[in-house]
Amino acid sequence: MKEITIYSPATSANLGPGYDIFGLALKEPYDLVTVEIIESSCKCCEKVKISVSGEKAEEIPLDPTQNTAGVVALKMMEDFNIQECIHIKIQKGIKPGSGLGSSSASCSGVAVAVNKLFELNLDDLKLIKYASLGEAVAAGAPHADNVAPGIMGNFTLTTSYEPLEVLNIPLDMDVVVALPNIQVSTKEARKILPQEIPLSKMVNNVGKATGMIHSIYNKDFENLGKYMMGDQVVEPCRATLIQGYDEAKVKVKDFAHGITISGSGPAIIAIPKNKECSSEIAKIFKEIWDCPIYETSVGKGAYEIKK
Ligand SMILES: Nc1ncnc2c1ncn2[C@@H]1O[C@H](COP(=O)(O)OP(=O)(O)O)[C@@H](O)[C@H]1O
Ligand SMILES: N[C@@H](CCOP(=O)(O)O)C(=O)O
Repeated sequence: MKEITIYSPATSANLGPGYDIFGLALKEPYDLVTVEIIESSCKCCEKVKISVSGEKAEEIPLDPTQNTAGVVALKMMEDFNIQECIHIKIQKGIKPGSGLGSSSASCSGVAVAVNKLFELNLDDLKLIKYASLGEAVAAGAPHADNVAPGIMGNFTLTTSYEPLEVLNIPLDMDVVVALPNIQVSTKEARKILPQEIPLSKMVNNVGKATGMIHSIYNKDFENLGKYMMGDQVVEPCRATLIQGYDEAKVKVKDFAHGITISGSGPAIIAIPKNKECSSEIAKIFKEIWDCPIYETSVGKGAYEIKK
């Protein structure tokens, strides 16, 4: 039967003051999402069968209504009255609960796969809309700041949710990412955030976020890193969940333009001043957390690969 395999990148959301708005696609790590059209012996069979391998596969639900990929596939198949049954095979290269959009990579990968397999011709914005529905299962809210870069690639700004509007900015930038062996669920990391903030903090965060956009267009990574570290709302809350983060911020100062929490954490992302500094940052992260480290860069959105 017909099948398609999608390379679905890790993504780093928020980037400091851009909570639920900014997101970056990364070249690595990544998931592979294969969707195959299968024969269904009887009508009562599940429309969507899921299998998962790789990083912490045993923690990923196989019930399509509880798996972020399954939720997206079921909605697309319902909306387009797709009668066939499918088998979604997810090879996890992105550790679940890491802060690198693992749940999101499944959403983006399956949205792109179903779109191509059934020739739906949906544009990126519609794919992001479908993919964000899967995030509601993992995070309790359909935030689009992982699936947007997951589908579009580069740097994305989700400027509006109702209606959904996403802007994409090409960005050629190296990053260093650490994956401390600490459990932080997005759902829990959202619950600890303040529901209301003083006007002064809004003024600060809007100022820093807009300063980041100005810096990207001017390829001014020094100021990009400075503004990225200026968040006064989310990062200070979540810093308390990641032991060693404050130490890392101090120790990378001479080698990084900036450092912040990736997504809801515990992943940490830093912008190196140059290639040599990248390996210095990696060494510092290794000393603090003794965990997987990625010296990578901003990458493309999900795309089909020929297996
Ligand atoms: N296809 C999937 N891939 C990864 N996680 C999934 C998937 N489906 C459901 N989940 C659940 O989502 C949670 C991970 O999502 P989250 O806490 O947002 O972290 P992250 O997306 O950064 O990995 C885990 O509890 C996992 O069981
Ligand atoms: N804006 C979201 C981003 C979550 O990213 P993840 O990689 O941790 O899933 C949030 O901060 O809750």
